Amino acid sequence: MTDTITIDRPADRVALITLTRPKALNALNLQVMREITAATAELDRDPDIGAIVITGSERAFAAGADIKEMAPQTFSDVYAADWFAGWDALSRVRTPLIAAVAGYALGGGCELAMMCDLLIAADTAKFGQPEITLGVIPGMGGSQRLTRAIGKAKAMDLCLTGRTIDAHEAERAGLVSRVVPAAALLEEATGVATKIASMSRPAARMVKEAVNRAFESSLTEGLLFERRLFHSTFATHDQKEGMAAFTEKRPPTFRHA
Ligand SMILES: CC(C)(O)CC(=O)SCCNC(=O)CCNC(=O)[C@H](O)C(C)(C)COP(=O)(O)OP(=O)(O)OC[C@H]1O[C@@H](n2cnc3c(N)ncnc32)[C@H](O)[C@@H]1OP(=O)(O)O
Repeated sequence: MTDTITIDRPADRVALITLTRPKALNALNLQVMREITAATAELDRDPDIGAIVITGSERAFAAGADIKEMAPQTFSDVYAADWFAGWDALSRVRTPLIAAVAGYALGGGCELAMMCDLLIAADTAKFGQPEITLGVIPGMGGSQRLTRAIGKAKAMDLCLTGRTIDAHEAERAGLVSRVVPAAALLEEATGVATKIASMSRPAARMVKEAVNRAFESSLTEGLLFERRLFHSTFATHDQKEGMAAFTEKRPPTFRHA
């Protein structure tokens, strides 16, 4: 438990980080950033954790970066401190990250969800990049990750108008992987996390690396990267066990090594 988040273990090999600033709709101030990045880095080092879920409250995953904290800042302040660069630490987390989103995921909230590997939405979720209505633009990756996730037409629409889309439109656009009733959100997210965490840990991390590489490389380079990772799975116990278990018609017992 910290001031802005709680950390639980709702299932075997699964960690749950919950944002706990409900009165401010989980607005992301610098302290939240420090606590989430520190918590995820620590959980990433824990060999007993195979997936991490990040969630908010029923009303808001997060309604954006903290406007009250940002409002008085000058260019010199935000440039000198390289505001929001601290969130880059989340990209270095190798454990699969799942965003479980109910209610508002606006601005930095939408951007935080997009830093995760998988996005599961409650039917109450609302996504948007409303920065333009505040006279600014996205600053935690919205213009880049949203465009990669849903394409230029929709990303321009959301970033230029500041409009909000509901969970079903977000699913149709490819921003979220599944939509569930709000009451089932955490159960669904924990279930998905448990499934991922039951897989070979090195294989899950390699899948994450390989899929993410698709956004950073040409097709030829990406295919080579994937193939070399695939080759390296043959150095693991889990490849031997996974294939032996298939042949012997039994469930695998992965050692995560
Ligand atoms: C990281 C970047 C650079 O990309 C930028 C950003 O993230 S900029 C921020 C983008 N987000 C927004 O513009 C959304 C701001 N919030 C709202 O528009 C509304 O709060 C709402 C539509 C999400 C919900 O409206 P409503 O139900 O009427 O609740 P409120 O009374 O407005 O809010 C309750 C309470 O929360 C505070 N709040 C909400 N959002 C933020 C925020 N982003 N930063 C700081 N505080 C926020 C709001 O001020 C209220 O608190 P009190 O004033 O009552 O103390």
